[in-house]
Amino acid sequence: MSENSTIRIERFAPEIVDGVPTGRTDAFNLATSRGFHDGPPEADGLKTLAEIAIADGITFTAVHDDAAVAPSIHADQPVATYAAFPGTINVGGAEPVPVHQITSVTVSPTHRRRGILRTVITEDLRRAREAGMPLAALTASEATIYGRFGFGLAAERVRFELKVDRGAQLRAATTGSIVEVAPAELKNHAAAIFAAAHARTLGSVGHNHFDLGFAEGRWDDYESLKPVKNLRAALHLDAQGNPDGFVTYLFSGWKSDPYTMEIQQLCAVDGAARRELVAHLGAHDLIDKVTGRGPVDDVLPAALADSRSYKVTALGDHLWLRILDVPAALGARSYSSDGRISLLVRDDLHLVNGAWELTVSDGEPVVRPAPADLAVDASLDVRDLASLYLGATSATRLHEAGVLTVHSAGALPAMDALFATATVPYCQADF
Ligand SMILES: CC(=O)SCCNC(=O)CCNC(=O)[C@H](O)C(C)(C)COP(=O)(O)OP(=O)(O)OC[C@H]1O[C@@H](n2cnc3c(N)ncnc32)[C@H](O)[C@@H]1OP(=O)(O)O
Repeated sequence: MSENSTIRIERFAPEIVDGVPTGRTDAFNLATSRGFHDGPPEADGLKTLAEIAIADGITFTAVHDDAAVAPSIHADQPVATYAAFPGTINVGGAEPVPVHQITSVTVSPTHRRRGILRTVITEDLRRAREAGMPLAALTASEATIYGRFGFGLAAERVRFELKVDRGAQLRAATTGSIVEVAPAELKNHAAAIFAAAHARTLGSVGHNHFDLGFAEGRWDDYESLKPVKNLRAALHLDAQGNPDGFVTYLFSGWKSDPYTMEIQQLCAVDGAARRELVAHLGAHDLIDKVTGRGPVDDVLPAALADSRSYKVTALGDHLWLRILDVPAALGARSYSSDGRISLLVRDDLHLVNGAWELTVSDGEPVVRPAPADLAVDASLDVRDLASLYLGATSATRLHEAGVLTVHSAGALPAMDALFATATVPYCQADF
């Protein structure tokens, strides 16, 4: 960053003092809004943003250019923002594991492509690794940014639409019941339902405080942070009457065509809650379509009497993972078959590069640096190991893509068997 000699990096926790966010807290949030081309939140919105950030235990990194003078806004506003907060991710093991979540990454157009992001993220990932985080995670605005920093696509997500002009008939008998509730009632249920779904869903990142307020209709985006008009909510109760899913949704309006129920959030502990909540929206009179988001291997097409009424309208990358500690990460997931593989991992940031040996015996993984005299079976970049990690892709596919090199005859079948997962990873959370 030689041309950046006036650049100063400030790392701090957001603060509210005497009921008011501090100047640097507001300046960070205003710069982030600007970086994402949003309008500036009003004073109460800025306070809400600070409250959410504090509740999530976030750390802000604000980058300043000390050479900036008035009339430049950067005389007193950051030229770049970056934030990170701790959470957990379900990697298919007994318990979710810690994850370093990265968000709010912006660099002003006047300062882009000068290595500011590279400097900040390199330092942050090094710190996260030193703090013992096995993984870092983010959702990306563009697919071209984070691979160079070792992030690989670990879970995709779809947008779907469901034609419901004649309702949504399910093939299976109904297992539970639906209760329509005021969104504010979800204050009593959303956190527990998010947590239960998190514990059961491969690839799930735990909910944050934005998600909770979103469920309750207190806000729906980072720009307005105002209560959502006409938001509806329903709870799914299992056969014992316990809440195991919720949905919030909006009517598209009488001027729309076709009349649509747009799912804002849907969190279900299992497939029964998911299919029955969606079918409930489809059962509304006067409604022709339901739209929402879901996993790649959604239960809906198989659950519906008319599978063709379900249509994927978009498929996109969602969760990007960065392995910070190979033994901790590979040792945390479960394996459905035994085997052994040694992998040479390239890592341009030098956090985990080297040869690693994974041995799974009776389902128990042991991961260690490969002994010097052991021939490696395959080599790949750390970003591609992240894509293999939760089963988002296979070693064979990476090999066909030309990004995984095989050194031993049995490497591909061994890796495909070891890394296979029973479900396609899905991360509902946005962060
Ligand atoms: C987790 C999140 O918050 S995702 C949101 C990311 N932010 C946005 O999309 C907001 C708009 N964009 C931006 O603010 C900036 O362009 C950023 C943050 C994406 C990049 O910041 P910069 O400081 O310009 O990146 P930096 O100069 O460090 O670039 C590092 C490398 O990434 C490359 N790069 C940076 N941005 C992009 C991009 N959008 N597409 C492709 N390559 C990119 C650079 O060319 C450089 O490559 P090199 O190391 O091979 O030379």
